[in-house]
Amino acid sequence: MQVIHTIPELREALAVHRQRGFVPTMGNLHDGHLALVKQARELVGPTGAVVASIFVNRLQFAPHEDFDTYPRTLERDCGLLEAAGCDVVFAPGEKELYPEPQSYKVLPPTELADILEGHFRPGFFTGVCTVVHKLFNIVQPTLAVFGKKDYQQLMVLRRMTAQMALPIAIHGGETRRSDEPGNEGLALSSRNGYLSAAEKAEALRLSATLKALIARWQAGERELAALEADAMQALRDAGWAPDYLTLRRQHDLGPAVDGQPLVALGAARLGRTRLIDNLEVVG
Ligand SMILES: Nc1ncnc2c1ncn2[C@@H]1O[C@H](COP(=O)(O)OP(=O)(O)OP(=O)(O)O)[C@@H](O)[C@H]1O
Ligand SMILES: CC(C)(CO)[C@@H](O)C(=O)[O-]
Ligand code: BAL
Repeated sequence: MQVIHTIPELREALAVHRQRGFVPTMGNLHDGHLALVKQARELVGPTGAVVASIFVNRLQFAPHEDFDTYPRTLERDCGLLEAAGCDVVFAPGEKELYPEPQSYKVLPPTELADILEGHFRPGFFTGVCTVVHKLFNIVQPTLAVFGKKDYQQLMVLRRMTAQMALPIAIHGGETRRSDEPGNEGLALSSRNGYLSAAEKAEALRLSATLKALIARWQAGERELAALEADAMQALRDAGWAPDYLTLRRQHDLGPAVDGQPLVALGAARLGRTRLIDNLEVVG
């Protein structure tokens, strides 16, 4: 496995590979990321190249967010990526990707990017789209894999890729969850590392509350606003500060309606840690 820090070296290393599977990350890797790398390997086959990028993208962080403290663990990450079957790690420094302030940006449409995560993290999806578009130009992958844990991000990036006519197949990877005793079912996330042991056990309440919201809908309750308000209150009662808990259509994240595939999504702060999760409604 090669670890590459500059754009020219990456282009040279990839020149011989026609099929390229790409997994963009911000590092501090866990089994969720590694599952995406394995999925990329399956998709490109043994002769294709699997490329993972590690870059904590300043553009998608608001000034009060955790850009400075986000864990940077390159050496450990590279060991994990090699074991997972990655061929090339692209780990650019900030000056490599942004040699001058990135004033050309990719602006995603407001109806998708200013709701939910985008509402609570203004500018987040502009930062994500801009860096992913740039990374796509650098890596020139034939396919890319993103996790469903960041459900809205996957949707925004799918639409960007289609609308910009980028010749890249976008794949979604299922959310990997913890099987650690006491935390079984907790969505793996780099930010789980900010949680104390007690908070980690409490963190399961986010998915449990989404499950309860889905169960009430499936039992026939249709007062969506009341269902969502109850879910928010249940988290508040347990000491959380929820941003949203909501039931949406899978295809455009509009409000839930009967007869269409749905997904429950939530974001909430537990102590100083902001967690997100989602569950697709089956049946
Ligand atoms: N539990 C998971 N299962 C599957 N994919 C995941 C999981 N967690 C993250 N990913 C995916 O990994 C890719 C890189 O995400 P990122 O580096 O931000 O990891 P993260 O754990 O989501 O970090 P954070 O805690 O900062 O949100 C994204 O496509 C993301 O959706
Ligand atoms: C896609 C991404 C790597 C862009 O910085 C980031 O948003 C992430 O890790 O999900
Ligand atoms: N996991 C998405 C990247 C972020 O939260 O900044």
